[in-house]
Formats: sequence, C-alpha cells, structure tokens
Amino acid sequence: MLRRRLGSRVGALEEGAPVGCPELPKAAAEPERVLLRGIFEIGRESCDVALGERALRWQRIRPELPAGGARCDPLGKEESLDLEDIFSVKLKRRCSAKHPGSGTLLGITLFICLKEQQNKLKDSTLDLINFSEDHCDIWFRQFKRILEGFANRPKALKILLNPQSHRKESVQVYYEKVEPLLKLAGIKTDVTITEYEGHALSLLDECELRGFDGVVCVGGDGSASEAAHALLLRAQKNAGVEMDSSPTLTGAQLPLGLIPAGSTNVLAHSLFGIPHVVTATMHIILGHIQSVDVCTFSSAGKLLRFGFSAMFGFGGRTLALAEKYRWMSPSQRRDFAVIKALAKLKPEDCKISFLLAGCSQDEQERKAQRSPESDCGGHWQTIRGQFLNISIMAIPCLCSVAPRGLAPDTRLNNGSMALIAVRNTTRPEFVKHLKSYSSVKNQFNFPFVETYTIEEVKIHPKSNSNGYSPQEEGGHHATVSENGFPWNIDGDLMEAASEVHIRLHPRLIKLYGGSLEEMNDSKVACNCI
Ligand SMILES: Nc1ncnc2c1ncn2[C@@H]1O[C@H](COP(=O)(O)OP(=O)(O)OP(=O)(O)O)[C@@H](O)[C@H]1O
Repeated sequence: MLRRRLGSRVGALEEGAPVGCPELPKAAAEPERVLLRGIFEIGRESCDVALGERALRWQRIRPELPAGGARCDPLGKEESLDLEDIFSVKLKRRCSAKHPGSGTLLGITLFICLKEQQNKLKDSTLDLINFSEDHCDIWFRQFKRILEGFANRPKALKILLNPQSHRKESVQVYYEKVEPLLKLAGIKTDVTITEYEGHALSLLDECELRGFDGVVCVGGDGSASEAAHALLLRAQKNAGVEMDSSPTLTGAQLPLGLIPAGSTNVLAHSLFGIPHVVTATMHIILGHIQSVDVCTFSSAGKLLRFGFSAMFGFGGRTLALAEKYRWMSPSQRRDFAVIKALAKLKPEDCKISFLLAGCSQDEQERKAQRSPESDCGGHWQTIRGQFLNISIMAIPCLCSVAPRGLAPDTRLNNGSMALIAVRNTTRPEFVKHLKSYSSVKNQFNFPFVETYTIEEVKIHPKSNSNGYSPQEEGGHHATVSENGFPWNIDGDLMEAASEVHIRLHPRLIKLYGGSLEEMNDSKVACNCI
C-alpha cells in the first residue's frame, strides 16, 4: 500500500537490469519482469519509468551530460507505486470547451489509493506526462489490462441506503463522497433508498442478486447488521439449511460493504479501524475482503437474528430508553439514555452457561476458581447471580468511547467471542468501570467484572416480575412487550422473553475491509458519562 510520500523504498534503478522486489526477503525475492519502459514527466521532472508486474517504478533523469545523452540521476532515489494501489486510469487531455474529451493529449492519469495515519485511506492521482499518442496508448492499454486482472474487485454493486441514519445525511454522503469514486473505478451501481424499518431485509430476501459482486449498505450499525442478517438468511434458504436445528450454516454468497453513516458505526470502526467514508469506499473498490465471525441469537429454539455483538442488562435498557427519545439528536439521545439508565441502575438475576473457546483444562480451572459461584461441567461452565450488564462480542467493537474496543482481545475472525459479565456493584464503581473503556489498559481490572473467551453461551434471566418495566424504558416501542427483556443486538432493540442462546459461527460472512495495523494508543475522553 502506498504511503503519502511516494517511493523511497528501493535503491537506484540500474538501466536494463531486472527490477527487484524490495519487500520480499532476498532469498524469496524473484526478479520482477519489466512489462514496459519509457520516459514520462512526473511532478515536473523527466523520469525513466518502468512498469513491472507488481509495481510502477521511476527515477529522475539528469537532463544534460557534457558528453551528450541523458542518464539516470545517481543521487536520485527511485520511487514506486504498487500496482494494487491503482484503481483507475484515464488519458489526460487539455480541456477543450469546443470538443470535450478530445483536447490535446497530455499523458496518463493514474487514480491511486494512499495510506495515511491510523488506517485511513485516501484517493489521489499520479500524472505521467508524455504528449505522444502512440506511446500513451500502449501504456494506457497495459494499465487497463492490469486493472482487469484484479479478480476480487467488484464490477457491479447493489447499494442500500438508509435515509434515516444518524442526522439523515447518508444520501448526501453517498452521492457526494462514495458514488464519484465508484464511477471513477468503473463500478456499476443499483441504488435502493430504504423506505421503512426492515425494508433492507425484505428486499434482500427476494431481489435478484445475480450480476452483482457485492452488496453495500450506507448507514449505521442497525442497517449493516440488518443487511448481514438478510444475506445470511438468504444463504441458508438457498442451501436448504434448517435454521432451527442445523448447527452448520452456509456462508453468505456475496460480500457486504459498509459505508459508515450512522450514529455509532461500531461495525465499520472495527472493520476499518476508523469510521471513515472514503476509507470504507476504497476497501470496496480495491476488493479487500475479510471473512468475519458471526453469532446466531436464538430463543426457545427459534432464530432471533444473526449479529456481531449484544448487550443485556444496562446495555439493553439504555438502548430501549434511547429509542424512546428518537426525537432528540443522536448524541443527546445516547447521553440522556445512559444517564437515565444509570439513575435506575438495577441488576438482573441470571444464570449464564457458556462453552469456553480453545481453553486448556488449567485455564478453565483457574477461571472457575476466580468465580466462587461457577460450576464446571466438561467444557461448559455456569455462573449465577445478579448482573448489571452482560456483553457478548464476536468483533472488537471499536467506537469513539472505546478506542481499543469494548472487547479489545477479540479479533474479527479468531473463532471466539468475548463474554464480559459485570456483577452487581455500587453505581460509582459501575461508572468507574464504564469510564475505563476510554483508557488503553485495565478495562476489566475490577473485582466485579469477569471476562471469558467463549464459543457459545446461554443467558437465562430469572422471572421478569419485579425487575424490568417496559413502560418506563421505551415500552411504546413495538418490539418490547410486557414480559420481554430488552437486548441490544448490534444497536438494534430486540425482545426475548426467555433464555437466549448465542452461538459463534466462524468466518460466516465476507465483509469488505483490509487487515488493521496496530491501533493508535492515544487516550480518548469518554463523552457520554
Ligand atoms: N426509511 C426508513 N425509515 C425508518 N427506518 C428505517 C428506514 N430505512 C431503514 N430504517 C431502519 O433504521 C434502523 C437504524 O438505522 P441505522 O443503524 O442505519 O442508523 P442509526 O441508528 O443512526 O445508527 P447506529 O445504529 O450506528 O446507531 C435500521 O434498523 C433500519 O431498519
């Protein structure tokens, strides 16, 4: 991937010599075949340019020599651009008002992806100036051939746009920032603006997806999770999988792209390391695909939904409250709901049974000892008691208030989930624990917080008779009834009256996004408490 400053990664290019690959260890470095070689002006300097199979490399030419002729500047550094960072190529012509598109040829423009700080990607251009039509035509066709060779890159996308996300800016975000880049990359699009809650689900259930290479959803976590749920349901239906009985599920056929335009964007943040629209778009254009773990949430043997993370207790109640105050701005609503849920903080009496992931017997025993109420039965363990909050996360759940994630040790596809169980404590201690998410370490270093790495979990709340009151906490919401407990599944409010069974399905869905570099360790202030 190209850094903001081009090149400086390889030594001087010797004329006629094969170009070595600088990134591979010497033994493994195979000489790179040079496909084309020629002279272009780059950044107002005449350069000797070599197009290899993996990279474009160039070096400034010293213009005059006393003995005549020109040669590569021995002091000039070679610069390079990985071919996989090019996403479009066009012939560059002088603007002609009379005959647009047919002005004097100036050269070739490469549209490229630059990598900036903190996993951010940015689009940019590199001009190769040469006035010769024949010369440019040969290079232009070669670049086109190279671009056609990237098999993972999408050629047609189904776009789902939620006009209600966050402050209703997603339509503008898409047409101003995303669509121009997709067009430039030659990607065909078919856009549906969703008209009601659940529209994406019903659309993806029945629409023709042949001819598309991926589905892209522009919105927040609710929209992204709904699209993932819909694609996975469709895959099971197509494969004839019995959802309620089969533990082995089929992966979604098409990759899903996420353009973050919601209030929280935890999924996009976890995927790209940053909830940044152009970064998300560049990952889609370049065809960066990752397989990501997914959970199924079932109750009484019936699938509630597919999802990536969930909260029960404080997290569920806060969302139920936030839904009640939808007329407020997203940040006001979130802060207000947190404060109100804290004011009414109360524990849930629960039994939690879970299957530890790839844990040695020693570790299981150590964990069992730490929690006096646990009992170990094979790999299944059970803990009981009063819990203020229970989180289950298959992805790291990065967000502005938890820059390292609500589950910092979980990866997108490590085949396990984090179970974080917060037992009853005083309100000030609970707040201290919530605030610790904004720091970089010791988030879970509290005697009332237990963390487990698991594959499966059953959460069984005891009777609802004197605990949760739906009237107080958004009971008008269609999904929360008298006897249901509120769950926050990927930012969507769900109701479950009885035990919820959560099972991890490794790498069940493909999402557009690259692998992340080390996260920036800077402290971010928590703005909601
Ligand atoms: N036209 C629409 N009117 C009302 N609701 C819609 C419409 N289109 C989609 N939805 C629903 O809106 C819900 C929430 O949207 P989304 O997650 O995109 O935004 P958000 O709530 O602002 O962001 P976040 O979930 O990140 O906090 C989704 O579950 C989706 O089903």
